[in-house]
Amino acid sequence: MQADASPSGHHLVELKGISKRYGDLLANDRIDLAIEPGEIHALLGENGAGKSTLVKILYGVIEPTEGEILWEGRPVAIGSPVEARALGIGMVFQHFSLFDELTVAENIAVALSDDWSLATVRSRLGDISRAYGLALEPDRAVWTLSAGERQRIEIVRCLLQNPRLLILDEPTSVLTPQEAEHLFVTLDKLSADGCSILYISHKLEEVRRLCRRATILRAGRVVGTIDPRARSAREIAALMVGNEVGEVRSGTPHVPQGEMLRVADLTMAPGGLHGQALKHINLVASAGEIVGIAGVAGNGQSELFAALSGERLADRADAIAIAGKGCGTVGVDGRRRLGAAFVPEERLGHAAAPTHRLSENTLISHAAAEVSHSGFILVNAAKRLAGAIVKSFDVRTPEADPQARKLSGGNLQKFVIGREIIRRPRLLIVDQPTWGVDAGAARLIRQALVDLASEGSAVVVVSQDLDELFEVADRMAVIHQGELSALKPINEWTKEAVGLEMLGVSQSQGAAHAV
Ligand SMILES: Nc1ncnc2c1ncn2[C@@H]1O[C@H](COP(=O)(O)OP(=O)(O)OP(=O)(O)O)[C@@H](O)[C@H]1O
Repeated sequence: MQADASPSGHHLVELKGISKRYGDLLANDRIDLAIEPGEIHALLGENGAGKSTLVKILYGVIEPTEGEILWEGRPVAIGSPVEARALGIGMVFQHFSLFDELTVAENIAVALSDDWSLATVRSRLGDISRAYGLALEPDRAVWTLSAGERQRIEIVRCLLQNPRLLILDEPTSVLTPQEAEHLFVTLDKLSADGCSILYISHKLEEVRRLCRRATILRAGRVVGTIDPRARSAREIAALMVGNEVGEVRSGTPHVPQGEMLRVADLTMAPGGLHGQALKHINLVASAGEIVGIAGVAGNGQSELFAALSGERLADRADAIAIAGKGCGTVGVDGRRRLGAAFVPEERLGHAAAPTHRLSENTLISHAAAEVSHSGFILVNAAKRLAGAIVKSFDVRTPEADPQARKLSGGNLQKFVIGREIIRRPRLLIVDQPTWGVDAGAARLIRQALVDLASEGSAVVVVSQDLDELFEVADRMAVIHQGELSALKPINEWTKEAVGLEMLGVSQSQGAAHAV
């Protein structure tokens, strides 16, 4: 990665008039964008603005309908990721593609061409790790690593191919604040060495920390290229959505009423080979309050969600009670009948069936009265329900009643959350409610959670986003290695105290305190 001061006077890459059409929808509409050598350039825009479409075009995953890409002034056709990498473009996706059972070095070697021996990978990995502060042990199995370490593997894998442009899609969404800061230092160093970075993020503060130029997309078009440091986060948000993003109103103060969820000494063996066991979990959520569960990913959140929703059953009925009824040994449908609703972390495949239309996707949780009768699906009722969800939760769709896979990530998230909230469940359990959604949509979702609790439901929010929990939760606990800390009113927590619990430096471990 040479500091290449564009000797020819050309931009490193220039997109000219790039459009991508899906039926009637222009996902990218005549986009012009230039990236200079060594620049960290942000790509901003609300959900569905066209960011993923644009970077997939640049990385050769999808073909533009129109437009031209110039690489150092020369027109190029990027027909596949292999061709993108040959030019010098690397991409770190949001979802990692690593083999859990293989070591760090093996994972890198399998992704590279046959010319790379394991020995070469190990020695180059050492060089790159040292040069960019990306500490990695080549012989560690991937399943033992944190999300931050996994991301480092993906970055190192790109760097081994000497990229001139690195594309990162929301890289900090899986990182702790400390890991994120570490990543920023690495990116600054890469940029100083002449590698350009195209950085997609919904977090304006980090964009202002890293970038001097940001291109903002709205509805497929460029609405401006700005210096994010010269504008306030509020101004940038306004450019993205066309109006200002407000604060979440707290509404009526939440007054906990009857107990809706009680978890009593829940212990569960790990689900898979590398899962996390749950250890003596005690938890109570009452009607009219939001209980937050904080923690770094991989500390038992998915296992807790699976146990609460009934995807995995406890060995005692009284380990979990919903509305006073022991249901630890009852499955998801039985718990739904008790008035509970669940939103899992993984939207496509788990919370929504990708190739089914939104109306069909309402059946996943609304199978009962509203949309089916004597085993028949009431097609029009399902369509009306999908339409109501789309309207109330501002879901932007490319066409009427599209397949779920055609929605942008954030819009699908709004649909899935809306589908559950619109049922007015007595108990809602949601895992990572605003993962990947833009500031406007995050506000809408948080507001809906707060309003649901104000109307008397119990809400449990599992989230890695501490700011989110401090904004919406009435009480909060931290999960670490399958154990839950004390559940305390939110105003008795500080960020430092949460950070210590996340690291397992507990001041108030345990079962006895958790209720
Ligand atoms: N395969 C597809 N068929 C039809 N429409 C699609 C398809 N893929 C994306 N779209 C539409 O293109 C538009 C842009 O989507 P894109 O995924 O690029 O947005 P984004 O800015 O990355 O959003 P997010 O922040 O939610 O990930 C959206 O309206 C989306 O519904």
